[in-house]
Amino acid sequence: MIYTVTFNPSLDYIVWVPKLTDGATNRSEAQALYPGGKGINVSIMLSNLGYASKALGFSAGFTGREIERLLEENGCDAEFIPLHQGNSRINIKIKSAQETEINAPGPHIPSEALNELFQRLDACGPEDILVLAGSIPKSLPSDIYEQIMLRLRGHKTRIVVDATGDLLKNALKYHPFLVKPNAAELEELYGIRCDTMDKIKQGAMRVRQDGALNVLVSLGKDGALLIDQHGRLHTSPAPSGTLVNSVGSGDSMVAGFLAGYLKEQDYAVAFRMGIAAGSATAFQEWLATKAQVLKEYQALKEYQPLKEYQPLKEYQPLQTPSQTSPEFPG
Ligand SMILES: Nc1ncnc2c1ncn2[C@@H]1O[C@H](COP(=O)(O)OP(=O)(O)O)[C@@H](O)[C@H]1O
Ligand SMILES: O=P(O)(O)OC[C@H]1O[C@](O)(COP(=O)(O)O)[C@@H](O)[C@@H]1O
Repeated sequence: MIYTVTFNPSLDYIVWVPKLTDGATNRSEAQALYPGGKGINVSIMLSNLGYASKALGFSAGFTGREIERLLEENGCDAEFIPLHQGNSRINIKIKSAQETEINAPGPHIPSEALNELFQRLDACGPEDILVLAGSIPKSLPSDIYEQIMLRLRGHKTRIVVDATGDLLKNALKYHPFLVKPNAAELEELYGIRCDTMDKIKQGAMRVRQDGALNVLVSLGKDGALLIDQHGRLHTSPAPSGTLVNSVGSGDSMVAGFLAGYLKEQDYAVAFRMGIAAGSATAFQEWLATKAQVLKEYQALKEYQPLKEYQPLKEYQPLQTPSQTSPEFPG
């Protein structure tokens, strides 16, 4: 089973404001409300791609109830631990000339609720995959993902960590199966500049040296870079298309990577499925369907790697997408 954990589920309130003016009354031309939070999005996208998962997390107040209702409506198997104070957060996403996000801190999680989660996770075994994704409420320590990984040491569960700063840094020594920082998160992790492909590669190598097995760096419309478990470098531009809403693209990428890996046990396929899922979501109002993801997966075969995306000498040379893209069976 694949388990996802979202410490901080959200209702994502997306507003389209053609011309956003600071300090003025702006009026939106459209709005939408979706369940959100990184683990939740991974679970929904996995389900879209035909993989069952259980979404674990915490839910509080009327917003928490609405998140659970929306998950049920979307066929997502969720088991949330109720919090008896506060409300699950509402994150605001403003779509204008640029995308602006305001993510709230989330309600306090008391130690009894936390222990309940820990006990559920104790059942994870070698066949399971656990995705720890997203931010945590301020009241939790920044080693909470590390605590879970330490507790599960010996269970041989493959653990994916999609987080930022200390939350990610502290988890690396427990050898997560996959981490997926974007370039800004890589910069934050080591206090380095990641403004060239070479620096991004160096940063990704450092994450691998610090313990992660697979390091997937997402680069928005510029595509992604993967250093896989065998030390091979994969790079690819993203398929081109019209950006509609990139919220959830990173989470879709994690789900696509896992789906591709589970299907073929091949990191080239996993990488390509990750990009396809991320981009397919960026081109929709919300998370993409399987048909939309497979369309981008096929389209990626038409692309050649960008010139600047060449592998480092010590890694196996990158093949062109057409050589490295076995069919992803639909
Ligand atoms: N504007 C875009 N055009 C095409 N693909 C995109 C776009 N934005 C995101 N993607 C796809 O989604 C993936 C994850 O997006 P990214 O923005 O890097 O993640 P995150 O939301 O975690 O920062 C990218 O690697 C790319 O494949
Ligand atoms: O937990 P965080 O870091 O505040 O992020 C939560 C937000 O990220 C999302 O999960 C989307 O993440 P990505 O765009 O990186 O895929 C939203 O649904 C949610 O509002």
